[in-house]
Amino acid sequence: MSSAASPQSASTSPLHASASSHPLSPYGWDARWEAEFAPYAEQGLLPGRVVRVDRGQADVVTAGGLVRADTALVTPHDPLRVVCTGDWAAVEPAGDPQLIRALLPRRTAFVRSTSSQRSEGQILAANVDHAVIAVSLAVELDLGRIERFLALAWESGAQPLVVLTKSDLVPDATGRSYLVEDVETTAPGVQVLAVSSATGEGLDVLGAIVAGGTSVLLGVSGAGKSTLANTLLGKDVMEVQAARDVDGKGRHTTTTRNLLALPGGGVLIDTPGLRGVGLWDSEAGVGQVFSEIGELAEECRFHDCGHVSEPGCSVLAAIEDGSLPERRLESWRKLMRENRRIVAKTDARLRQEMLKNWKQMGAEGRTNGALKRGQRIR
Ligand SMILES: Nc1nc2c(ncn2[C@@H]2O[C@H](COP(=O)(O)OP(=O)(O)OP(=O)(O)O)[C@@H](O)[C@H]2O)c(=O)[nH]1
Ligand SMILES: [Zn+2]
Repeated sequence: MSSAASPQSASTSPLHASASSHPLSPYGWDARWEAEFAPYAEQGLLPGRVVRVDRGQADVVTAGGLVRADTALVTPHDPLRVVCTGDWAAVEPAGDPQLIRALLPRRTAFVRSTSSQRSEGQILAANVDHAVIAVSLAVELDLGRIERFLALAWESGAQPLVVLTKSDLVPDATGRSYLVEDVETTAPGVQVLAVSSATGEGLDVLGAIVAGGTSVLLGVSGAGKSTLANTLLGKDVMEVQAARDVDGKGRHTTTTRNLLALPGGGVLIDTPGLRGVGLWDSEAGVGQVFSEIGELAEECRFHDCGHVSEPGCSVLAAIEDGSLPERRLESWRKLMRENRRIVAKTDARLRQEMLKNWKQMGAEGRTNGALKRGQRIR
């Protein structure tokens, strides 16, 4: 490893300069991670980002390349503390296998419920900045499904972005703009972008957004996630990644595509688990998706108004005067019901843990969302 790549030399130079020129910056390393890592750097540990985890070991990309590291020291019996793709780790500089000593606190995390009886959350990806929700324009829009993905995204702490794929299949520009508007109404505070891997429409904008951090692709099967991933990665890059012998020891000739640095900047996490993700305890997320209902509810005469037939109900009044589509209220009720069912099955301690960790992220997200909505209204 070159001396420029060692965390010691990185921590002695000015934060910004060193973080941006760090060999790990293509993997999302920044001044904040560097500051949080400083105590570990003092102990001679190496920073690295977890690419994949299997059977108690993790592939971690470090300044010196990919290392196979053991997670035993940082994996207690807690499903939310398990090392996962996207985590930043402090790795011992030597040993076979090298040991992960610590994980940096997660900024965001995607969690899904397991279908097991104990119904514990399972961490799918950590430190994701952008949740790209792929929705095909080739089939009829399912706004309820989009709302579900939005709730999941907000709950994780990541900023959602809706990408309407296969726009080439809706050649009529007016029709396309109506579809975009429909989704915008459903997704307050969220950018909506029509893209086509066939014509290239919108791909430069998408590329610029994902260049600023770590992204995941969400969406149902056939939404066009693989096609988008390939476009962002470039076919050549993927083949190069797979063939490159990153640690120079010939051990990892097959690199998984779980976490990849994009040629245009940014990182893409694409794991099988994330592809099938559902809704999990995302009451805060649901509230954010339906923020306009929450705002209306604050004006209801009764604090515990159920918006069914109560006098002085602003939600019902908004439906009456047409400013709130009835479909939105029904969709909100459905998601809240579904959410309550999941919550009832979920270990209370686990939820406490999640709340503690991500309340702050959620609060920031909501403020940002409110600001954006405010700007849109004016
Ligand atoms: N016309 C058109 N077809 C597209 C576009 N993007 C993807 N497709 C097609 O849509 C189909 C599904 O795309 P995928 O990228 O495999 O979808 P996916 O979301 O990855 O699906 P899963 O792998 O099942 O999760 C494929 O046949 C693609 O060729 C596009 O921009 N335009
Ligand atoms: Zn009401």
